Amino acid sequence: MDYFNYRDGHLYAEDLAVKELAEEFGTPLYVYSRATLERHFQAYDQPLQGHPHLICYAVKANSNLAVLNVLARLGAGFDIVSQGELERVLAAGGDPARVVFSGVGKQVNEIRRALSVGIKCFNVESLPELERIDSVAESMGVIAPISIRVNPDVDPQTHPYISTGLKANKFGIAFDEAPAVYQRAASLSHLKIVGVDCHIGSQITQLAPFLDALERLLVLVEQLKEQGIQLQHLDLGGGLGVTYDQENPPSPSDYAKAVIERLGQTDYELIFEPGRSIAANAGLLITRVEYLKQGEEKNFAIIDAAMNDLLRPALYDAWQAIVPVEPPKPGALPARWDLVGPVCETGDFLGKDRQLALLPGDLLAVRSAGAYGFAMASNYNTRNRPAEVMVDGAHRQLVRQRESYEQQMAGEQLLSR
Ligand SMILES: Cc1ncc(COP(=O)(O)O)c(C=O)c1O
Ligand SMILES: N[C@@H](CCCC[NH3+])C(=O)O
Repeated sequence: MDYFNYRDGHLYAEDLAVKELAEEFGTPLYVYSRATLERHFQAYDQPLQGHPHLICYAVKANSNLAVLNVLARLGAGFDIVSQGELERVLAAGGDPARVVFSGVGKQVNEIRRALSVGIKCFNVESLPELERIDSVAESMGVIAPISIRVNPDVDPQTHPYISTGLKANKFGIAFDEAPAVYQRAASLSHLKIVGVDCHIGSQITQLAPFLDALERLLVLVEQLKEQGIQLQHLDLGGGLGVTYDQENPPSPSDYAKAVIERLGQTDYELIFEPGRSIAANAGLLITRVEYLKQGEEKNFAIIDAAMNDLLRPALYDAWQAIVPVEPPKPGALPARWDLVGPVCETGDFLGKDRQLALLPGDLLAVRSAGAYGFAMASNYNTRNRPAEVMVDGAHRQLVRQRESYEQQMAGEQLLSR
């Protein structure tokens, strides 16, 4: 459920006409809805009231400071994978004590920074990382809270590029090796074991893989208890899918309730790391048609947004709805259009074979663009990354200026000799 709706054929973001936002801020433009972000966060948070829990929003999905700030104000925690994400969380007013640090390649300086601000825990993905965290903590004279990310080897039935919990994936520690890694952790002097973690993939549209992973974690938790290792939290990762097209994923509430039902009354703090299910449908990418090229085999609408602005279609062949911002103008050409950007790559498309009535100058909105949209944008073809706007009822705020060419070149130098 989001707050992007039509009124008399005009697309609105909450109470503001998208056309006016495009005119005010230019295109391409990312537009986010605060009410939608809040609703999605609450959909996880509410059913868990009365149960110890923390919703750690996965910053990688959308790391705009305003987005992080909306969630921080709701009491969110954050799942980070780099120091850059940590700095953003801190700048956005996030509480470091609610930060979990995932990722397979944590560097010494990142570990040091995370320890110095006092994060909740490291989700450790390998034995050498465990040892590195222990030695950095020792050098600082502190104790590092850790959780082991185990790889439960369940098939999330999603795109192969975004499944992470299979034996063949680089993430986490193999389920069968986990007890030995916990024993090693228990033997290291500057670590404190606080939990167990898994994350099996992204855009998962069924409950079964999550519940299978939970069963695996519970087996491990029992095994550890017998060995005298008592955990405080269970982190089930992120990965809940959203509706881009015909998918019908369980809602965050249904997911949270199913987990509570399986666990019954327990003292374990439950952690979730949702990214996409919070941010995707809270964002639009607005773009304008530059040129129309009708050919014998294909009709191309050349738009001002490209794969550098929204990579998902080019990278995963992902489908996202592309809808008109206004009713068709007189003389608009109805056809099946390939919506392609200005970037010099055949893979530069945002949508193919879309039935639309278009004229040059028309505005279009790519839906479900709030997650892995701007966050994956680049300067390829030396294009400036888009501006971002947050809508809140009838109020709008530019939350990131369109990049300038000067900003892109800042820090580069001509040869001095
Ligand atoms: C460790 C971890 N947690 C959370 C997420 C967020 O996933 P999603 O956006 O699918 O909820 C990811 C990305 O897949 C991840 O790698
Ligand atoms: N970037 C991916 C998801 C990757 C999830 C991160 N582990 C997407 O757009 O679908």
